[in-house]
Amino acid sequence: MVSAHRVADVRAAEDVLLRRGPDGALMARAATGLAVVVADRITRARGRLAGARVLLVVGAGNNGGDALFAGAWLARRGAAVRWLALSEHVHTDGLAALQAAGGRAADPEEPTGWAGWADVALDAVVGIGGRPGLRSEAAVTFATLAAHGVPVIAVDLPSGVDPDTGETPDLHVRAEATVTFGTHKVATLVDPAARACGEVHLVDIGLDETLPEDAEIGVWEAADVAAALRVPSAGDHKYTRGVVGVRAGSAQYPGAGVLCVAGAAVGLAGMVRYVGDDAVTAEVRRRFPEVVGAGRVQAWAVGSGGGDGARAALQAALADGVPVVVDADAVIHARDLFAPGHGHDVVLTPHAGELAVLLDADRADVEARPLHHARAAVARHEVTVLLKGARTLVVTPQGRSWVNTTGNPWLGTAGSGDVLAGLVAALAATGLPLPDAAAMGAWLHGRAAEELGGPFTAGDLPHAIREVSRALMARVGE
Ligand SMILES: NC(=O)C1=CN([C@@H]2O[C@H](COP(=O)(O)OP(=O)(O)OC[C@H]3O[C@@H](n4cnc5c(N)ncnc54)[C@H](OP(=O)(O)O)[C@@H]3O)[C@@H](O)[C@H]2O)[C@@H](O)CC1
Ligand SMILES: Nc1ncnc2c1ncn2[C@@H]1O[C@H](COP(=O)(O)OP(=O)(O)O)[C@@H](O)[C@H]1O
Ligand SMILES: [K+]
Repeated sequence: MVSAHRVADVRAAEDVLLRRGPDGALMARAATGLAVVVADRITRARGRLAGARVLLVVGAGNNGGDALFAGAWLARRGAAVRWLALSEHVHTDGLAALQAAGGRAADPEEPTGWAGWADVALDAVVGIGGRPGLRSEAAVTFATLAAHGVPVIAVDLPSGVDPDTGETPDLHVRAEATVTFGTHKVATLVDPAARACGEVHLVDIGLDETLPEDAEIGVWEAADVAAALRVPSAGDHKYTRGVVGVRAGSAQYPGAGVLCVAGAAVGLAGMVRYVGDDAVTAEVRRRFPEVVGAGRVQAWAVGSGGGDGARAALQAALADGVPVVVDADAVIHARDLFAPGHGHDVVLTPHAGELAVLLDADRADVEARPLHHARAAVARHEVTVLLKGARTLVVTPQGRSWVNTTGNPWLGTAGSGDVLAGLVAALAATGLPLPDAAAMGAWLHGRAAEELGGPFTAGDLPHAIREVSRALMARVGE
């Protein structure tokens, strides 16, 4: 599992290493890692590093120091390097190294000598020591670079984003790539800051052994999903493999019921039951002859396209006392059905608009502060929340948070959330803890979209999910 840590934890872990190692060793590792990534990107873009024009936009702290040392490394290998200081003082040893390697100062008053000159710019204004937002000088500098079409590589973080929340409250740098040190920060994984990072490269500076095990946020990887997926053994039969129930779709939205069943029926659980509108039932049976009617289940998916019947469907599902995936039209009923102490095992699967309605918030505010709002809903309703988006979040009442990094924008297609709800319920029916089922479902759903590439519709996802699951299970068997 990949993880992100809070700034305070990164600082504490760095302090242990700083006390142990020789002066400057940690920064040397960071700077070398940065330089290698920058050199690699330049070489891929223009064939060779020698002669490439690199601008360093440098602030007062160690973030600037990283860039100055990296600039020295690049200059020694033939790049032309200039620095633009946004502060009266910059890292002394870093500046000396760059000057010794032939780097030159850019004149802030002459943009032709930097914005009109550079092939690439490094944003080293602030890293984890910065306050969110950009001062006006930095904002003007990056606007000028953007106007000249100069791509930006952020050092540790795009300056201006909030490292610990992933929020981008004010002006901030938008990078094509970000080279982050030691561990991910929340901002390199969680939107909207993750979008400002571009492609993220993690450079190992030896922090792993000194970072706390409790990460602020985790990322499931293929190996984690593969290890957790339940593979039936010789003694299993359809009931021990788990039965998943679907109460979704309505006369108004019949397709949502079919798609939710399709997500549940990818083959991970032993059996699928559908309970709902007669016409939807007939369509479900026509498409999935193996689906049966009411009876005992180990998990429910409820609410996708449920319309006015979503509340009754949710109450009926809750009465069974099994894990329940609460989607779409059922989400709003968390308001009165899930007061603290309710005792149900539930995951809500809203998109930003649905969570906004539940929390009486603006959709734009949920999109600007997704982690904050997901945590608020978890605290208010004592449920797991899977907040859908480009970077889907899963937050649990036990205090764990995960962000999903699989998927592509083609997933933003009608009905794709319905497939996800059915899939998560199917995974829970196989006996996985509901939060794990939610995180794994998001991972498989996103990975399936990557396999499909796009364009595709929601109905294409279940087959791809089955193929992705099959490939993962084969990997475990190897
Ligand atoms: N610790 C280590 O061993 C290692 C650390 N490493 C690196 O160090 C980085 C952390 O360095 P750091 O602590 O020096 O802080 P940093 O991010 O450079 O910013 C602080 C300066 O910025 C300024 N400033 C603040 N807000 C601002 C704003 N909104 N807009 C503009 N300016 C603003 C503020 O200046 P002042 O307010 O005093 O004018 C202050 O001086 C870390 O991200 C990583 O890159 C690596 O080398 C690995 C080893
Ligand atoms: N830009 C994007 N990148 C990756 N995934 C996305 C993006 N936009 C939407 N998704 C995913 O697509 C799905 C959409 O679900 P939802 O909004 O509930 O659609 P519907 O209600 O039509 O089923 C979610 O899983 C979400 O995470
Ligand atoms: K930076």
